[in-house]
Amino acid sequence: MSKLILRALAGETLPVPPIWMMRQAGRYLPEYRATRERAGDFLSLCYNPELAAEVTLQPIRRFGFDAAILFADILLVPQALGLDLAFEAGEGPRLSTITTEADLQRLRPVDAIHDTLSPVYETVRILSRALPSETTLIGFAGAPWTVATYMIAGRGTPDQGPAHALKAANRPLFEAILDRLTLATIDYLSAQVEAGAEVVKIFDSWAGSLKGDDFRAYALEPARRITEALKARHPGLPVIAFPRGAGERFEGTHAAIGADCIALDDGVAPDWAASHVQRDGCVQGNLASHHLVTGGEPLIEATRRVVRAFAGGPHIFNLGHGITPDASADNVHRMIDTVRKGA
Ligand SMILES: Cc1c2[nH]c(c1CCC(=O)O)Cc1[nH]c(c(CCC(=O)O)c1C)Cc1[nH]c(c(CCC(=O)O)c1C)Cc1[nH]c(c(C)c1CCC(=O)O)C2
Repeated sequence: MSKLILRALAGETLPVPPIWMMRQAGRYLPEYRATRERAGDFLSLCYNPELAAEVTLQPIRRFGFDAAILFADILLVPQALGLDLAFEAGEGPRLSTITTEADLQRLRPVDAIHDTLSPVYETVRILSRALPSETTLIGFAGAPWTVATYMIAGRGTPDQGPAHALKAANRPLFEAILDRLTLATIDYLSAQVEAGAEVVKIFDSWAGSLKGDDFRAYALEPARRITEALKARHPGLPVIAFPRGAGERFEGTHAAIGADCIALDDGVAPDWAASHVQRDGCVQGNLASHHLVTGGEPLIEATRRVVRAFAGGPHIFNLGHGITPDASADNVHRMIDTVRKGA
């Protein structure tokens, strides 16, 4: 096994950490903006296998990252389950909402999701042929809690208030929504693996807003179920989990989820995470993305701090969250050079 990402995921400590970036295909790249223009809009791009594969490959050509992440979105799953989805320019996602038993009854059955999602599997097939032999292909899905927060509110929310309110008002309905999403996510990720994804990542962007036992029940437990089912169907499949915002609760998440790698956001200090999280296995992260906007010596220093902190164990260098549209490609080159030329 020679792909560096797969070696790190298998627990190997490498002299230089492999590297990729969340949202590496995105609006900070002029070639991404041009291809999105050709596709028409963001969702048309997600469902156009040739163009989605093209934007996935763009950051690989430009920067030579060690991994490519499938270009798609976590909100395609609610759409495949029957909700309406649109992305308004500058306003983020808008969905029809699910807040009642009747709304739940109207969702399509889990095995119908592939009707909508089959173009995504075609994107994966194109990529697994087109990628350089040293580049790992990562598939992904949103975690049930994070996806549910958008389905219940109909949009992104600063505090996930509507989802917390439904959980308090009608816990059986809330749990039934998470359950449906858990089953859909297993089938969706499994189809990505069958099409050629070598690793899968579960994005739980809003895990941090779950408090007390809710964190275990609605962040850790669904991720554990998804991981267990995928590994039963695809023995040896590496899984990356990203319970963003977990803070001190990152400790113990490898075991609680059964994941091969825990992705860290920049809310935890690298030195703390090395002794409390990397102790249990591979970690990914966690440079603050604002450094790619501001650059300069602080970017170099912060990059070195991450590399040094995690040098004693398995590590995949990444950001703590996605790169932002105002970031500069020159700063991305500086970050990569700092990681690869040794810190
Ligand atoms: C919460 C969430 C979403 N999508 C995603 C998450 C979890 C990770 C995170 O917390 O950022 C995950 C995601 N979204 C996208 C990817 C593709 C792979 C990658 O390059 O990382 C991945 C892995 C493309 C995208 N998804 C989106 C874009 C920007 C759309 C555009 O081109 O205009 C991209 C490249 C749009 C999106 N998609 C979503 C929102 C809230 C938005 C609007 C905000 C924004 O505009 O950045 C939902």
